[in-house]
Amino acid sequence: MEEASVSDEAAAQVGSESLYAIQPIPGKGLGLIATKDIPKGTRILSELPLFKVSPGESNRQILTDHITKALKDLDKEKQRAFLDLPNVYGLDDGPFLGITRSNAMPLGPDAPQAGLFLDAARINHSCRPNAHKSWNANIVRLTVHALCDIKQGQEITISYLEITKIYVVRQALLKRLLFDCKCELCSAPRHRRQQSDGRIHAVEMVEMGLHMYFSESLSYLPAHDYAGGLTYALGMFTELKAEGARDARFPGVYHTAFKISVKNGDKTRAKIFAERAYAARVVVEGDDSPLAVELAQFVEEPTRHPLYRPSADGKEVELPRELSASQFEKWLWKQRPDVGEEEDEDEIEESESEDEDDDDL
Ligand SMILES: C[S@@+](CC[C@H](N)C(=O)[O-])C[C@H]1O[C@@H](n2cnc3c(N)ncnc32)[C@H](O)[C@@H]1O
Repeated sequence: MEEASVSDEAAAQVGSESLYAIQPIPGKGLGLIATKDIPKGTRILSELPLFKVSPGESNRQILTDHITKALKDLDKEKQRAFLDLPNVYGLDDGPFLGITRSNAMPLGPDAPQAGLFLDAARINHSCRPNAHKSWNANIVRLTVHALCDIKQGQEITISYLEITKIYVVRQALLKRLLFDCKCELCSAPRHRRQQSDGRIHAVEMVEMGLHMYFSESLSYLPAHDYAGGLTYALGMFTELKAEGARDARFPGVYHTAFKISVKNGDKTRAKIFAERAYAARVVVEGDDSPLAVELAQFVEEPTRHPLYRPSADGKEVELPRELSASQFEKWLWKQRPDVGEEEDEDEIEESESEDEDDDDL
């Protein structure tokens, strides 16, 4: 197991942030409250781990010894702050292990290690959070970013779950963390929860379509064409918006659309999707996150992506000019123009040709 990493910087920074205060929240213990208006994209918190652990370590004694050693290296104030954290697992395995299991956060999706962060541990969960947490390996800190404008006095929330699921599944997953979720979405009237579940199902369906698009073994499926792939990505985008989501799935959708475009040799659309993916990623993780840094190079040169294949006809796609915003979106996602728009375009063409005829006269 890796040595406990306790740093003076971690010790110094905790509590020095001024965008939030740790306060009692009805029905949820303590939580983070915004002490001023926080604009979307703001880095609310950037915290070094007090120590790291390997949650997969099955030998509890090894884990306890590791935590004990890490705690001994901390000053009294930090030790007290650690001991003040909630312990939902009781004292069967001792307080150190119970507190760590209750509060440690994984260092990335499916990461073998987790970290104990004194301030981030106080952030409550919401199934529709207004902030996003991520482990930033470039700056070796956990960061929390505002997903929308947060007003002074509002609670700052993150999602403890890696994927968004329907109400009963979410409740079951959170029950494993030993609490009943009292977030805004889970406390909403039944009909509103059912509406939200319907949209979450719809997102799952389009996600499945996208998965099939990228799965070589399923390439016989009709979705395996350029416009079809972008239609799935747009569908996901539309469903997420309808669900009221504002989370890290948005940069994910743009990133997917980018990959579909490079795979089809369309550098023009790929560049636009890379720009959008980058901008959306910066909102949720900052411009120093590994994913943002990776995307920045594709904004510069989309062909650097390993999925890039030259287009079948070897031609470059031209960027259309003089389209309205909605016409541009349709072009971008390779959607057919609305019937009305086609008629309008026909009318324009007709009147243009009439004008030309007039000139001839
Ligand atoms: C990591 S701690 C969060 C901070 C905690 N409220 C405190 O007082 O330190 C997780 C615990 O907070 C509470 N909690 C977090 N989100 C909640 C939610 N959406 N509904 C109810 N309780 C919640 C639960 O007791 C959960 O076990």
